[in-house]
Amino acid sequence: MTDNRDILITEVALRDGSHAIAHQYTVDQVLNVAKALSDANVPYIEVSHGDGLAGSSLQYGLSKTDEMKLIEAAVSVAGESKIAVLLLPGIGTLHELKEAANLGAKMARIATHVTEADVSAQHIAYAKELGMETVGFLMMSHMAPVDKIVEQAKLMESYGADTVYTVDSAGYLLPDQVRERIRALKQSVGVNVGFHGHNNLSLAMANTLAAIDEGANRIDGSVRCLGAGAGNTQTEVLIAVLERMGIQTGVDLYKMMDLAEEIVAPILHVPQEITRDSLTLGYAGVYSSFALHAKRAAEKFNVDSRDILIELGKRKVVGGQEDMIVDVAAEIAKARMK
Ligand SMILES: C[C@H](O)CC(=O)C(=O)O
Ligand SMILES: [Mn+2]
Repeated sequence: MTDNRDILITEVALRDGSHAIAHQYTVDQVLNVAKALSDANVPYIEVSHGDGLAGSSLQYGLSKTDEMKLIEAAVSVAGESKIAVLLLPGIGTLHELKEAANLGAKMARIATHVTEADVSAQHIAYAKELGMETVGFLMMSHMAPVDKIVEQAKLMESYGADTVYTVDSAGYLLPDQVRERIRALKQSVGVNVGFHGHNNLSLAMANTLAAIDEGANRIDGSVRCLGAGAGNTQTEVLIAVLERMGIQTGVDLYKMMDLAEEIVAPILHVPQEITRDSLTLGYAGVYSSFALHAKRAAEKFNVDSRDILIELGKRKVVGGQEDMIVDVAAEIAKARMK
């Protein structure tokens, strides 16, 4: 693996992309994608249920395949690439973290709502004990002012996070808002700073470049945009853009293009594009993983999914409150009957 990298990419299609395909990954798909990512020299490959370890449930969506089998498969073909896992305290536990580490996962990304970093202390410390690289992942970063994000990132740093991420879970942030967040983090923490975007307003690339310009050196992408909502910053496109800017990622562009076209495109249930639903996620500031849940609730109650999403945005519903999606759909249907 080349050490000559300015930016370290974490490919999230095998985790964030799980939302887009209703958590239906098979071992064969994960083997093929992870092998191709490793061949393309991608440094980190994230594998877990979309909502992180132990996310498979009625609330978040049942996985087709036990995620530990998927992690094991990815590790078996990862070569020099490192397998990362996501864990949301309260969904995943120390038990699953240990199981993933025993299978060979090398990085633990501990995700909390942007104002709740304190719940990550135990998990970050334990991941360190297990010898894993640790990331603090502040989700829904548009919902907190810059000073709050800094305070929360410092907490994660104090627990032992090697990197802290600003996560634009809703694809809501504008480039200047990303800039001010990353700049403040760079001024305030001594660890790596990362950015994870969603493309609901077609701003994932612009936001990622703004983050890099402000000094972020850990960046997430999803090949062929295989992530929740309209997907994340498209990895193969990002590699091409950064190469033109003279920024080294160490990732092989042609191999990423081939992976996107030949292996990932056939996995997608529908091609990733900015649909009216994903646009509404970004417009209303709603968690990208709510898209499929809202679509199903809209069909069940015969209401417009955009109305559900707008209402969820108004109520500032966050990850973990997926049950509210059905409640809101039912309320809209009931109000219509009056
Ligand atoms: C659990 C979420 O899907 C994590 C994530 O990727 C985000 O908040 O964005
Ligand atoms: Mn995401």
